[in-house]
Amino acid sequence: MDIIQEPGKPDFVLLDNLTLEAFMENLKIRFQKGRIYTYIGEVVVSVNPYKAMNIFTPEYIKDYKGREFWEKPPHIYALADAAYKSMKRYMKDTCIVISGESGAGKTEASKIIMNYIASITNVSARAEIERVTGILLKSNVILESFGNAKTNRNDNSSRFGKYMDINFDFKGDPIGGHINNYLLENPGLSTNNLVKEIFIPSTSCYLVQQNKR
Ligand SMILES: Nc1ncnc2c1ncn2[C@@H]1O[C@H](COP(=O)(O)OP(=O)(O)OP(=O)(O)O)[C@@H](O)[C@H]1O
Repeated sequence: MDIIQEPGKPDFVLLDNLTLEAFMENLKIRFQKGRIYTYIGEVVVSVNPYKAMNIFTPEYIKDYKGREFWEKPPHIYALADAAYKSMKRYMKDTCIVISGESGAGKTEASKIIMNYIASITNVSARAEIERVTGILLKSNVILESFGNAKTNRNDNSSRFGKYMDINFDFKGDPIGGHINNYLLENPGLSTNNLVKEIFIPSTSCYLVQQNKR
């Protein structure tokens, strides 16, 4: 199985000696071989490659669809798939928390996850799925134009927190969504001046709170 040929340890729990040095060394060995993802159990540690990687193709999506974590080399698709599977299996709300310092790649990761979910859901409802995920992804452009700024660490840094909901029907197809923004960091504007909530019902999209200026 290809996971055996992985450089370094694909999961940090496999390190014999879990020191900070060993952790960083493993991350470096893997990154030098183009492996930007490493697990800690069911947590995915990701290193921003700052360049286009050939690991987000339809073939990769097909490869990870419906597979278990341990079957394939670490990838954010495996995490997205695990969350989706667990929602479908147990009919329970599932959430993915993405955290890291500025420029770590959180916003990109959320887009990669949404693209993956859009690609693996039911083909018969493709048009509706593309409509919902299209709105979720495209609304990023609006939010980024209001709430992003260039900083020393990131040319396109989100200066606000974002909570995104995707709603699924009983078959597991996305039928709506919701994006909440909070903690806008801008001394000149109050949060009322940002488009605060985008609500995507199953039929159309509307902005709940508009720019009041
Ligand atoms: N998987 C990736 N592949 C290639 N480039 C990436 C990837 N993830 C992030 N990047 C690059 O890093 C930049 C910063 O990423 P991103 O905006 O997602 O960081 P962030 O963690 O959301 O930062 P902030 O907290 O400042 O908003 C992106 O504009 C992109 O150029």
